[in-house]
Amino acid sequence: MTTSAITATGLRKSYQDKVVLDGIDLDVAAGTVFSLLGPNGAGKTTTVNILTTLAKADGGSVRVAGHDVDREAKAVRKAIGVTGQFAAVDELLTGQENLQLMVDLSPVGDGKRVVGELLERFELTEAARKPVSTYSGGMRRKLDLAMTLVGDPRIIFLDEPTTGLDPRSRRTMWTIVKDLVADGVTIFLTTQYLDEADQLADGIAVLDRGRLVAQGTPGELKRQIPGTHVRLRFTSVAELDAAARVITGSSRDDDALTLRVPGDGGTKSLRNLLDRLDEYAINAEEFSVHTPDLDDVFLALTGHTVSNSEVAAK
Ligand SMILES: Nc1ncnc2c1ncn2[C@@H]1O[C@H](COP(=O)(O)OP(=O)(O)OP(=O)(O)O)[C@@H](O)[C@H]1O
Repeated sequence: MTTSAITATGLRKSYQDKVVLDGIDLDVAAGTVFSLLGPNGAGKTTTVNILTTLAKADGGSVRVAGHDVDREAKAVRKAIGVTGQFAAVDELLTGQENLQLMVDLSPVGDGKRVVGELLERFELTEAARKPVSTYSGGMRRKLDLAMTLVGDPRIIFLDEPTTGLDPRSRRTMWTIVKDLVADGVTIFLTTQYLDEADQLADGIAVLDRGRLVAQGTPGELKRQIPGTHVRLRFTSVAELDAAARVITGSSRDDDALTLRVPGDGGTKSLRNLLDRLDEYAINAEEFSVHTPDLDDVFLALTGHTVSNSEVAAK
């Protein structure tokens, strides 16, 4: 049985007469990465603030690490780590001093060793004695996450961890997230990058105007929207002809000797398709399932792209 690290039921929140969260249900399994996707103003930060005890919901219930966020806020805070806003990072201190400060705030066994190990793990040893004001964006984010890890939290909230990072730093951050999850940590990730959710998340929820418009694995979400198809490649026109005759609704590309068969990409429809080819003794040289990416999913579910809504919000 999988245990839930985070559950939210019927979460509601309004600011004045503006409904920001309109009944949100979430269930995040322990030891997984869960990603909340949504355009600007969708309600991601509000959700994170409620889950991390920084804001109170108007309705619904939330349990984090087995504790109720309202009644046992202290226990929730003890179990979680929150990164993203650099709120804890002091620009004037060095990386090492920032980490030491966290150690002093939440005494851990051998503080010096913990600081050293974290600097090493996040490739910050060389810069450890330099003030954070001289750090690059990627180094700051790494330090922010390293500081969060001082207390060894089992659930980590990562708010847009790679926004503005160069590709190399993004990849480093992704590796760090994957390593944490391999250690059994649960990650609640908000991101504006669909490929990031695609890369890292076991489960994704798409938030739009205070409502969840979809929830599932990246694969499930991709299968929900039109555009999923199977591509069959043949070695001769005769075989392509034969396949096109027996597979209704398909479209052919004579130059590439391929047949495109729309479908949901699920096992049942794939089996039907292969059975049909078998029945007519048609042999496909190559068989592949093509699914749309999360950008396509987002557009199909919300009627707008992430980048469009960001431009609109500026
Ligand atoms: N303290 C507040 N008072 C009034 N309105 C607020 C407050 N906090 C958030 N809102 C409004 O609630 C809505 C959701 O905001 P929220 O920050 O949760 O969205 P978001 O999905 O995190 O967006 P972003 O990607 O821009 O951070 C927005 O319309 C915002 O203006």
